[in-house]
Amino acid sequence: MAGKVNQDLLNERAKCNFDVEELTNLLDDGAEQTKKRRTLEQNVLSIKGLLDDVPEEYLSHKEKYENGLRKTLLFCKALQTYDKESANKSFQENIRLNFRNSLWSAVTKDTSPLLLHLEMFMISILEQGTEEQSKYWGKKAANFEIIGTYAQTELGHGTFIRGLETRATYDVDTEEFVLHSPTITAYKWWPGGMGHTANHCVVMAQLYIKGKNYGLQPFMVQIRDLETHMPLPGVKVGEIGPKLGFNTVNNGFLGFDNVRIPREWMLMKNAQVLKDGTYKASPNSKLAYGAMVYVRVVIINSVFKYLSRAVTIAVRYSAVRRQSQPKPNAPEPQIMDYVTQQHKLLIAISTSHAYHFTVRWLWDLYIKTNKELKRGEFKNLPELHILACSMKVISSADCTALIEKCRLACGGHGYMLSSSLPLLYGVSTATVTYEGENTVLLLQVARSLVKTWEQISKGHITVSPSVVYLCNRTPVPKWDNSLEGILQSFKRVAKGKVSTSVSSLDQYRKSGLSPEDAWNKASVQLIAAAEAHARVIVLSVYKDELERKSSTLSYPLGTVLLQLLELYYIYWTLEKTGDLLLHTRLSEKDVRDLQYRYEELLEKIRPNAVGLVDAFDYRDEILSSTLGAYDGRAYERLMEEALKSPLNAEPVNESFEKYLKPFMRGKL
Ligand SMILES: CCCCCCCCCCCCCCCCCCCCCC(=O)SCCNC(=O)CCNC(=O)[C@H](O)C(C)(C)COP(=O)(O)OP(=O)(O)OC[C@H]1O[C@@H](n2cnc3c(N)ncnc32)[C@H](O)[C@@H]1OP(=O)(O)O
Ligand SMILES: Cc1cc2nc3c(=O)[nH]c(=O)nc-3n(C[C@H](O)[C@H](O)[C@H](O)COP(=O)(O)OP(=O)(O)OC[C@H]3O[C@@H](n4cnc5c(N)ncnc54)[C@H](O)[C@@H]3O)c2cc1C
Repeated sequence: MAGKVNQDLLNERAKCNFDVEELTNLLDDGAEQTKKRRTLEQNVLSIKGLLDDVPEEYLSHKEKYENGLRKTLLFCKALQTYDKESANKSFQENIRLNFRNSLWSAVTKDTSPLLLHLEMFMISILEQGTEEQSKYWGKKAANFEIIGTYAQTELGHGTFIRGLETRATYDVDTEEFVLHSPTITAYKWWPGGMGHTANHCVVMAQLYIKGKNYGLQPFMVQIRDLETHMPLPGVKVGEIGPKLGFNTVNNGFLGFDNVRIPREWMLMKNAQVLKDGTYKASPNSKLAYGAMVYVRVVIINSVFKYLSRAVTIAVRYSAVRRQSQPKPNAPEPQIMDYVTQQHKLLIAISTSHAYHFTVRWLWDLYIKTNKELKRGEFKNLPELHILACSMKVISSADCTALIEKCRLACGGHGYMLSSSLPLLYGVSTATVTYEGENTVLLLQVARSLVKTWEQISKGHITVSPSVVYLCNRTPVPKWDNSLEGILQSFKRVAKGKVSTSVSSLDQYRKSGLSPEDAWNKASVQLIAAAEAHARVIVLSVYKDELERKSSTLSYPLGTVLLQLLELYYIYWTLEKTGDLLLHTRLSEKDVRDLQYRYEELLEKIRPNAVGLVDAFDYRDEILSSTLGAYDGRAYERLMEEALKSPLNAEPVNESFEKYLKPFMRGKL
C-alpha cells in the first residue's frame, strides 16, 4: 500500500538526533552486512507467491500447514538462488551471519515446518555424528534429499529426559537396533515437522544391550518412504493439533513398533556400540545433550528479534495514535508523549539491545567451548551449560513479557491479529517452555550456584569467571549510583540470595528432611537466586560489550546508546528495590533520586524513539503489521485488512435467514 507517510512520523524522524543508518550498521555487525542483508531481502521478497494474498488467519488448520510448507520451500529455493555466499560457509558460520536475518518471518510468520530440520536435526548430525556420519547425513540434509526433525520429548516426559521410555535395543545377531515405544506415554510428542513433513528424525532413546541400559543416545531413523512419503512399517506418525502458536510447524507424534535400523545409524561421535555389542562410553555423558545447549543459545537471538519487531510496531503506532485531551483546547497528544507509554516501550528497546550484545558474547563462548570439546577438553562445558540455561530463561521471560506489554500499549488495535502482536506473543511464549521449561532450567542454574557456594565455603576459590563475585568477602559499601556501582549491587543481591537459599536448604536438611525434600522446600528461593544471577550476567555483558564498542561510535549515537544502557540499569534497580534494600545499602533517598533519573532518561530518549526502532530496519513485509508499517498509515491498513475478511464478501450472511431471522420471530 503505497501512500503518503503520516505527518507525525515524519516529524518524529526529523527530531531524531543520531544517524539511524549508523545504528543499523552496528546492529548488523557492519555496513557491508547491512548491504548484503538488504539486497537479499529485496531479491527474495520480489519473488511472486512468497507472501500471502489472503491473511493466513482465515485459512483452516490444514490449509495453514500446506501454505506454510509451500512458502517455506519457495523460500529455500530463493535462498539457494540469491544467497550463494552462505552455501560456501559452514553451518555455524551461517548462524552468526544470519543473526540479523529475520527475512524468513516475512514468509512463514508463525515459523515453518522445516524449522527443526534447519536447526536441531542439522546440529545433531554435525555435533553428534562421527566425521563420516556428519558428512553423509549432513550433505543429504543440507541438500534437502532427506527432511528431518529432532524427536526427544514424549507424551509422558519432556523435562525429565533420563525418564524417557523409547527404547533402542541392540540385536547382536543382525547388527541392528530395534526402536520400540513400550507404552502410550513413550510416544514422541511435539517434534516440529514430525506430523507430515519429515521423513527422517534423530530419535533420543534409551540404549539397551543384552538387557543393560546405557542411557539416552541419539539414533537416525527413517520414518517415511522417500518415494511415496507413506509411514514405514511399524511407524505410527501424525500431527498433534492446533496450538497457541506454531500452527504451521506441523508438530507431531511418533510411536515405534519394533522398527529396525542398522547399527551404523546410531550417531556415534561420543558413545559407540561395536558390532559385537561392546559399549564404548562417551568421554562425558552430557555430550548427548549438545543439541539442546546449541538451541538455548540461538533462542536468545530469536526472542530478542521478536521483541524488536513488537516494539517497532508499538512505537510507530504510538507516534501516530492520538488520544485524550489533558490540556483544554489543545490537540490530542500522541500517546507516545504519555510518560507511562514511554515507561512501557523504551525499556523494550533497551532490552532488545541488551540481548543483541548478550547473544553475540554467548555465541562466541559457545564456539570457543565447542572447539575445546573437539580437542577432548571438557572443563568449560558446565559453565557453558549454566550460562546457556540462565540466558535462555531470562531472555525468553523478559522478551515475552515485554511483547505482551507492547501489545497492551497498542490498546484495542493491538488485539487484532493484523497487528502481528498476538502472533509475536504466541511464538515468543513458546520459548519459555521449549528447550527446557524455564523453572526447570533455573533449578539447574541453582544447582550449580549451590555447589559453587559450598566449594567456596570449604575454601576452594577457583570458580568459573561468571560466579567470581560469589567469593567477595568485603563489607557492603555505601550505595553507589554509577552503573558500575549498580552492577556491584546486583552482584550483592545475587550473592545474598544464594547465601540465604543455601542456609534455608541446610536448615531443612538439619530438620530431618531428605536432601531432595529440602531442595524442593527451598526451591522458590533457589530459583530467585538463579534469576538474580542471570540478571547479573545480562547487566554486565550489556555494559561491557557496549563500552567495548563505544570508541567506534559517533558522539550522538554513543550518547543515545549509553542512555538506553542507563535506562536498563535504572529500570531494573527500581524493579528490584525490595531485593536491593535487603542486600545493599540502598536508601529511600537513593530510590527517589533514581526515580527522577529514570524520568529524566525517558524524556531524553523520547525524541529518538522512532529513530531507534527504525534502526532495527525491518521491512514492512517482515513486520507484517497494520499498526507498525514505515509509513504509519495504521487506520487505512486496518480498514484494508478488515475488508479482506471473508464475512465482508457479501452484505448479508446466510446465517441471517437460517438462524437469526427465525430466532427474532420466535420460530427457532
Ligand atoms: C526456510 C524457512 C524458514 C525457517 C526458519 C529458519 C530458522 C530461523 C530461526 C528461528 C529461530 C528459532 C530458534 C531456534 C528454535 C528451534 C526450535 C526448537 C523447538 C523446541 C525443541 C525442543 O524443545 S527439543 C526438547 C528439549 N528438551 C529439553 O530441553 C529438556 C529439558 N531437560 C533437560 O535438559 C535435563 O533433563 C535437565 C533439566 C538439564 C536435567 O538433566 P539430568 O537429569 O540428566 O541432569 P542432572 O540435573 O541430574 O544433572 C547432572 C549433571 O549434568 C549437568 N548437565 C545437565 N545438562 C547438561 C548439558 N546440557 N550440558 C552439560 N552439562 C549438563 C548438570 O549441570 C549436572 O552437573 P553436576 O553433576 O556437575 O551438578
Ligand atoms: C512450541 C513447542 C515446540 C516444541 N518442539 C519440540 C521438538 O521439536 N522436539 C522435542 O523433542 N520437543 C519439543 N517440545 C517439547 C518441549 O521441549 C517440552 O515441552 C519442554 O521441555 C517442557 O517439558 P514438559 O512439556 O514435559 O513440561 P513439564 O516438565 O511437564 O512441566 C510442567 C510443569 O512442571 C514443572 N516441573 C517439571 N519438572 C520439575 C522439577 N523437576 N522441579 C520443579 N518443577 C518441575 C515445570 O516447571 C512446569 O511448571 C516443544 C514444545 C513446545 C511448546
